[in-house]
Amino acid sequence: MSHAIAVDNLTKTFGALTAVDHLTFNVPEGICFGLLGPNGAGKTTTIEMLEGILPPTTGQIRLFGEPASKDLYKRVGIQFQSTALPDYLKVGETLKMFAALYERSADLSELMSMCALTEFAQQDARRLSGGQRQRLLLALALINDPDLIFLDEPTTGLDPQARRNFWELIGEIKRRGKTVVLTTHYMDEAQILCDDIAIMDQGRIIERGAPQALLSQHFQGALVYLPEANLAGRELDRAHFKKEGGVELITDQVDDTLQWLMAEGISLDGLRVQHANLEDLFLKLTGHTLRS
Ligand SMILES: Nc1ncnc2c1ncn2[C@@H]1O[C@H](COP(=O)(O)OP(=O)(O)OP(=O)(O)O)[C@@H](O)[C@H]1O
Repeated sequence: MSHAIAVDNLTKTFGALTAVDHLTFNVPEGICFGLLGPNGAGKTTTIEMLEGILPPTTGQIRLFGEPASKDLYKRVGIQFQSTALPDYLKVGETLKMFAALYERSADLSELMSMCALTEFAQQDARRLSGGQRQRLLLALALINDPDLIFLDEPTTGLDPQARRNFWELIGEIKRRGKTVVLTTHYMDEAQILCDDIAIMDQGRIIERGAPQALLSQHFQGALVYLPEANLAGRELDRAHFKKEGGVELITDQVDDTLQWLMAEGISLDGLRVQHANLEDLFLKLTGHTLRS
C-alpha cells in the first residue's frame, strides 16, 4: 500500500518540554485520517511538522514515498485555522490571487462550485458568514489541486448546519481520491469523516485504528450511565469511569448490571443505557474528556 505520509521517530522538544515524543505512523493514500487529543497533546506541533512549517527536533517524514522536500510540498494543501484575507478583495479575486502563486492550479469555477461559493464570487471576502469563510479557506487550501490536504479544526465555531455542509464537502474531496489529515475536538465529526484515527496524549499516539474497530475492541456491549448522586459517595467495584456528573459502567450484560445495582440498593433514577462513542473511548484511554 502506498502512503501519503510515513513518519519515523518524529520528536519535537521546546526546551525541557517534549511536545511530540517519538511518533511513528503511516497514513495510507486516499483516506481521511483524524488526529485527536486534548489541548496540549501535541496535535498542532505534529501537523505543523508534517506541513513543513516546523522543523522536527529528530525523526523523518516521508511524503508519497519520498523524503519530504520543497518539491513534494507542491502537492500539499493547508487550511489554517485563521488566514488573514487580503483587504478589499472579492471572493473570486481572492481565489485568483492565491492561484497565481502556484505553478499548478485547480479550475477556479469548478472549485467555487464545489465549495458552494459561486454566488458569493462578487462579495467582499471579509463579509462572509462563519460557514462561508470556512468554505473559502478550504477553497484556498485546494487552490493548487493538492493530493494531500491538512485541515486543522476546520469546523470550530460553525453552527450544526454549516458543519454538516462542510462534512459533505470533505466527502467530495475524498471521492476525488485525495488524502485528508484532520484535527478536531468534535468526536461526532471524527466518527463520521475519518477512516482511521490516532488518539494523542502527552506527545504520543496512545491508540490507532478505524473508529468502529477501536470502539468494538474497547467496549463489548453497552454503557450504563448513572448520576453520581445515586451512589451517595459509594465506590463501585465494577469497571467504570467518571463522566459528566456521573459514572459509566461498561457491561456486556445490561440485565445483570441493572439487577446488581438494584440489589445493591442503588437508585436507577436518571439511568441511561447507550453505545460507546469516541468520546467514551477517549475518556477510557486518557481519563479526561476531550474538551477539558
Ligand atoms: N512554540 C512553542 N514553544 C514552547 N512550547 C510550545 C510551542 N508550541 C507548542 N508548545 C507546547 O507543546 C505542547 C503541545 O502543544 P500543541 O499546540 O501541539 O498541542 P495541541 O494538541 O495542538 O493542543 P490544542 O488542541 O490546544 O491546539 C503544549 O504543552 C504547548 O504548550
